[in-house]
Amino acid sequence: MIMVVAGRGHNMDDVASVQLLPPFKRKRDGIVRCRSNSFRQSKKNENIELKMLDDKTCYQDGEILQLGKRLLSTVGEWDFNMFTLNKLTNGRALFHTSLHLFQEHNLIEIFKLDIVKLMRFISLVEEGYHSSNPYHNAVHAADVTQAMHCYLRERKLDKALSPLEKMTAIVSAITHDLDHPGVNQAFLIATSNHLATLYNNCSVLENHHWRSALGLLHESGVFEHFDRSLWKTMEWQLKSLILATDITRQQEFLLRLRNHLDQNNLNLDDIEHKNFVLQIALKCADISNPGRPWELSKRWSELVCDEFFKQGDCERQFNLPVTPFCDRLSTTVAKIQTGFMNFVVMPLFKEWYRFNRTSLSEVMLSNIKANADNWDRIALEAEAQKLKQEQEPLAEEEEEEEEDLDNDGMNDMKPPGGSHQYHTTIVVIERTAADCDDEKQSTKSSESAESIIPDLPQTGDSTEDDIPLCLYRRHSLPPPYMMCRDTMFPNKRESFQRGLSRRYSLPVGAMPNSNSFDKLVEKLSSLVDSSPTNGTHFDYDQRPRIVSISQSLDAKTLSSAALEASKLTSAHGLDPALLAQRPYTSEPHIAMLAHQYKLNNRIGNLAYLAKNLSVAGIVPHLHSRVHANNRTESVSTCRQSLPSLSTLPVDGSFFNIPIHNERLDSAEASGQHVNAVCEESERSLFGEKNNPAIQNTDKDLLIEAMHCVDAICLSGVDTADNPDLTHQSTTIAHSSNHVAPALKSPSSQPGGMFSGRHHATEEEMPLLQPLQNFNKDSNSEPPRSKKSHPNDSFSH
Ligand SMILES: Nc1ncnc2c1ncn2[C@@H]1O[C@@H]2COP(=O)(O)O[C@H]2[C@H]1O
Ligand SMILES: [Zn+2]
Repeated sequence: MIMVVAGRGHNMDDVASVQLLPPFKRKRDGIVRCRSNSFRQSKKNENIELKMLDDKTCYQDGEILQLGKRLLSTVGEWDFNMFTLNKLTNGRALFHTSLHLFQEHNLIEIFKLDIVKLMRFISLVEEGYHSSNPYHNAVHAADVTQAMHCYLRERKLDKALSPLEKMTAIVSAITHDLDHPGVNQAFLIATSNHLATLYNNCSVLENHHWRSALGLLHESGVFEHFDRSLWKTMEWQLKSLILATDITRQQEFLLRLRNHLDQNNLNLDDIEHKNFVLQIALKCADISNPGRPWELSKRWSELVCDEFFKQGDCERQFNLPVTPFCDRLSTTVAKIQTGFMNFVVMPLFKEWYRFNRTSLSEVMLSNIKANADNWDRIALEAEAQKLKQEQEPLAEEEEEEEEDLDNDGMNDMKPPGGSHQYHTTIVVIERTAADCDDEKQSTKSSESAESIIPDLPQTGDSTEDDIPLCLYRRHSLPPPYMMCRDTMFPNKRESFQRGLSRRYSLPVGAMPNSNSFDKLVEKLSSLVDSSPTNGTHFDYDQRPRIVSISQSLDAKTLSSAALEASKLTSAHGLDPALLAQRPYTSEPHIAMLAHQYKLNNRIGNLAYLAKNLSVAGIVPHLHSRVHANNRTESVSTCRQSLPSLSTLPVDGSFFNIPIHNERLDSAEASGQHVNAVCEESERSLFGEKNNPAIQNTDKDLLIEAMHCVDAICLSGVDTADNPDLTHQSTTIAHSSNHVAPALKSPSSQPGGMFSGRHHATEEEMPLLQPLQNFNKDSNSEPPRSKKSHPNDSFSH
């Protein structure tokens, strides 16, 4: 049963404001059970208990659906209330808005979209947003999408844009903040977050958003029937739109737009110009909340500041410099808003109005002005109030206080004051794309991990309560464990806890710098040899021996081995479709790993190893746990992602996977964290007496192998230029961990990625560094010196 409780003060006004209320009867207790229809979170026949706290009004069976439908029919209105829709759809505003807009723009028909795949895509996206973020959650994405829809309806754009461009605009709005961690780029850099490393401190979040979006597009297969050129166009546009939302590049876009308008040379027949206009449209949509009617705008302002302040709290706790506009002790919502509206939003919307003089543009401008004035007034009133309070204390007390402050230097802690702090901050962080390149060189060295080590418990014993809320993250931030162990501290092998306790998607820097590689290969080789499937379903004699894998092993062999692996798994009753959703178990993924093999033989060994582990059923199990950890926040959703476990063969040769729904149920009932259940499960898996493969294996080494595989994923390769593997390999690379790096495909290589040894591009090098380190102790490749030419390390 899902309880929808309307927040105090936000319930009836939402609904009434859009005049959706039919004359519903009120019940005395204010509670009615109603069966929801299509506006339902998940399970069939789920009851929704809708309780309107404030005025005891409630809705009857089916009425919610009607309300939602009626509200959605006004989705083109600028005063559309996304909060209300979110309530009426039981938290699924993004899903319903997106689906509705696909229909409204006739995109399903035009592009022959499979509705189930489309729904899956949208659901995955929705799930990819963190509901724990006050602002950067799925409702914000829905709001931005609705704003984008309003812009697309404008005559000028409607006429000029093709259906593909409209669809891309909608998809980019839906996904533009996917997997946002609720903190900004500066925070990620300051805390040495793995994403910052991955993207060289440059448009870190936006890169992550678009790579994640791409991953989900592949995972859902919604556009898999597109021909190559259609797909390429879409991919290019999606990337350029999402990357444009980096707020630190505001000035760059604003100036370019102003230039075009001054010279009156925006040509909407030109594909590049159209793309630029769409970038601007998405940027406007992204910061359109100040242009909404006051009640809506105010709510967004409070939410975004709430998120800023949470980041500030976190910074304070970690003894990091507190970002001025995130410091609840020195600024206010009103000050932030006047700064943001006057110096960031207004200039952009003024140019937009020059570009598109319509009543909508006018309304937005006048709303921004009115809202900024409101915040100004609120700020002034607050100042006056503060002043009054300060004047009240007795003169003696004031003197004493002054003395104290002077003595202990507390004056330094006074807020920097002024109402333009946000503006100042924006100016400080403003930079152009060109600056990014410089940053790549400088930021990392200047902000060493040591310099920002916070006072965190070193033992790893910290309970979840000890960790600030904003550290609970999915792919975008390592979980608290990683934060403590690896992100906040120098990435030393010794600081990395080995064993069974945790395995997450690893930050690149946490890649094990193993000097026991050979031992690992040997051990795991014996594992494969002793696999219970040996000779039964998989012809191991035909495979290259792990210990003897060398340059002679063709990547194709790995690919075909993976194919056999998938046959094997289906022979064991595993649904290949399910398996394909997991990393390490599908042909394309192995192919991707095989590409790594091309880059580095040792990694190739591991790729093969990973495949074999997956055949042996180990990786799927481990991965499921990781998947559950990453993907879900509650036991019940975890359960949904685990049914594949119960389909694993239990014929004695495989493992008896001891995770069952009942266990999860009881965990839920006793308030146990899902991680604990999974961990326990894993422990019993490894302790499984009837499992000779496991018994023969050094558990630590096995875990280490898993870490390696994760790291391989993190250092994945965009195989976009390979005609055979285009979609699939990126699918797995992106969907598996949602942490796909910004690697360029080796397009300079004739014939694609399997045609000879690939020389890493300059862009790839920093990302491959950990892989190089990994092999430092092994014999084949020379260790990479920092100053050597990027290509040197891969040449013989
Ligand atoms: N009302 C607001 N007040 C202050 N900052 C905002 C407001 N709305 C949006 N922003 C900022 O503008 C950014 C636009 O991109 P994001 O959505 O990633 O993150 C957003 C916030 O950082
Ligand atoms: Zn946004």
